[in-house]
Amino acid sequence: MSDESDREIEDATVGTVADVLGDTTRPHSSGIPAPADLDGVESGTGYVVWHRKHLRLADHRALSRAVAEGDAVCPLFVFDPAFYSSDGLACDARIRFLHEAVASLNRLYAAAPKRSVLRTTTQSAAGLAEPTPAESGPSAGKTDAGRREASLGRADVSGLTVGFGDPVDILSRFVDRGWSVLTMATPTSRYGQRRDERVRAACGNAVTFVSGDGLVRDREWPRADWQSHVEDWLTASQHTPAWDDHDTAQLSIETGVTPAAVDEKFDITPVKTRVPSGTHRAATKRLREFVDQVPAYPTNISAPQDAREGTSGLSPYLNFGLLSVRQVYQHVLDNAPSCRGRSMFTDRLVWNMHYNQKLSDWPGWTERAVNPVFEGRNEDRHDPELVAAWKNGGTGFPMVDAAMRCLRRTGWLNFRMRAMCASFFTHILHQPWWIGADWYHHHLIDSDVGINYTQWQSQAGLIGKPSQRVYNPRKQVRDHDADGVWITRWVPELQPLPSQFLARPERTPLAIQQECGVTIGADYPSPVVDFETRRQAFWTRHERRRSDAARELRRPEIAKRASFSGGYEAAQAIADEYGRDGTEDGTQLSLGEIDDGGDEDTGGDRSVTGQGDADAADAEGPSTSDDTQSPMPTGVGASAGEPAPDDETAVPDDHAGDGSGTDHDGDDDASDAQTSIQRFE
Ligand SMILES: Cc1cc2nc3c(=O)[nH]c(=O)nc-3n(C[C@H](O)[C@H](O)[C@H](O)COP(=O)(O)OP(=O)(O)OC[C@H]3O[C@@H](n4cnc5c(N)ncnc54)[C@H](O)[C@@H]3O)c2cc1C
Repeated sequence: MSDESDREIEDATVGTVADVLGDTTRPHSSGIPAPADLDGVESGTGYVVWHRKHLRLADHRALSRAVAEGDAVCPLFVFDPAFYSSDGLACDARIRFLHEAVASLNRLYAAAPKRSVLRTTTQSAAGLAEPTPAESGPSAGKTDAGRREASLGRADVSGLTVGFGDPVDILSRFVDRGWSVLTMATPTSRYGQRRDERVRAACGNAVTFVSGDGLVRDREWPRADWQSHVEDWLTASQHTPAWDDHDTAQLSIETGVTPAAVDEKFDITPVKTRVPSGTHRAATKRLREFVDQVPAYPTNISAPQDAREGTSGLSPYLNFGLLSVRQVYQHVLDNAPSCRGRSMFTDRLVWNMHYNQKLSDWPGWTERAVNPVFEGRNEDRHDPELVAAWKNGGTGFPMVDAAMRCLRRTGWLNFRMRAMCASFFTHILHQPWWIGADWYHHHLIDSDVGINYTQWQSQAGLIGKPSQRVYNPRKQVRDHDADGVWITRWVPELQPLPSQFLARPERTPLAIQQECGVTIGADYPSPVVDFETRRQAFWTRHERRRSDAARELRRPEIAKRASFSGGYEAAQAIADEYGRDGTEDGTQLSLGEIDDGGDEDTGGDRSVTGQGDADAADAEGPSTSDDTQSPMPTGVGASAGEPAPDDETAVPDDHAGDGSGTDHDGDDDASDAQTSIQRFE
């Protein structure tokens, strides 16, 4: 496997486990003792704690419950070969990060203060034994064996039972031996959703998906009073396993399966650079360091070169659950000084939950446009050459190209660059959103299905809100990399060009191109599309469907999918206000009519700032300028129950174009300003 595959990445549906592995599923039934047979276990109540995400011991509700209620606990991670097929959606660097996290989890379990560890051994898994030095020696260069051993360690400590195979088979084996299974409920889609359904069907009452991540699952309308539910959860005590209070034994079955062996078996060969280490130690260290940076957070968010060190970098740890959102939230509130940066940061932790709630409410986010009006958008315009130019960073728009190359090389981008490239892909290149979303999902180390796909649909304008943002990559150069330091790092062929030409290299006078030795169109591509024409075409098409899309939000089924933080009322408010039919003379509503305070530019570049949704928050939407202002979504109007950028004073009047008068966008600086947690009410 390699990070650098150019394949079109589609569904992670893959061959069956049997296809891939034969009968190597581990542990074998014969290696699984019944709880009642374990030494010193009295009543014989045993819980398997099945880790998928939530790879930690602290603030883990399923584990806490198992320790409190069980005589024996068997923590389990299953390497599922379905995720390793050549059609898999994860780059090798993310897979390696996961392997490191599982190795680290094993060490944590080995050190946990439980009463006793009961070890049993099952047959070693053919082809999955720990790689020997002899095996790894000659192929060290090819298989990265040295780095593998350094980052994954040897399996000389054992706390976690590590399985290999179809989780449904393995969990069924435990259930057949008298174990119950507890696992944290996690929003999933595609393969993960089908797998969880199969687990439920196979294990019946013996499996419990424990809701312990603050999301709301047990209501018809999960968004009713969502904000207060989330605040209560974030500030409540963490679920700490009380090993000391209970006489719980821990079972560890040695299966011969280790992260290092799986890494080797599938030839995981990361090529990305600057990837964080997937250990709990690294996660905690990063969190502690970030606390000191919190006051500077607001000034570090937007520019990509500042964000690399200036935002928390915690996203991969939150995604795989080495840290819980609540742990981070409480640590920052307890240890960082009260300041704007602190509230901006904690708001974003709520956004993490907001988006994951969306996937929990509707698993279809990965597959279909949330608003049926937009289903199939751009499918008929699919152009593989434009897609390839975008993926490879060869569009002729330097900020986009730098971002896309950076994504591929490092697996990370800050919010603004992610949003800008998604906007460019859908609004300017007119390509189907899901191709871009899958590409991000493959390359991002932190890719969280619950955030990535919902953000993509939001940025692509597929929800039906009365607001939409189109980023202008040229303006982003001027605003966030005027001296070109970041661009030329990733697009070195532009290095010799004076920085004033980086926004539009194609306008560099020929004499200067000659002097610099850079020919635009040869050394660096000319723009692959005409920006203004494409943007105008997008707006024209989008406006035509806007009222239809708003009307769809009246349908409870669609409102539920969209999962606005303001609930059904918010969706209804949009439908009421913007879902009108065309005006009496048959024309559609104009942007000016539906724009609730946005700045529309007659040159064709429009910012409609009545961003609904944390989806606007999402767009890091313009918002309040200080901590005291937090206009509430009213349930009506453009904000329609979602955080709304209705403080126009926060939007600086700096939309200077490039002289053409047509180069404005709605991507104002204030978009990184404070949006308080209360705005989700
Ligand atoms: C198209 C697109 C795709 C995205 N895909 C992902 C993804 O797969 N995984 C992911 O974690 N984030 C995603 N984001 C959100 C955001 O870009 C990242 O969370 C952030 O850049 C991660 O860096 P950080 O941990 O240093 O963030 P910080 O600024 O330090 O934020 C702390 C945490 O808050 C959460 N957060 C921050 N911003 C957002 C946001 N806008 N929406 C939701 N949660 C947020 C994340 O958990 C993040 O780790 C995406 C954004 C866009 C526009």
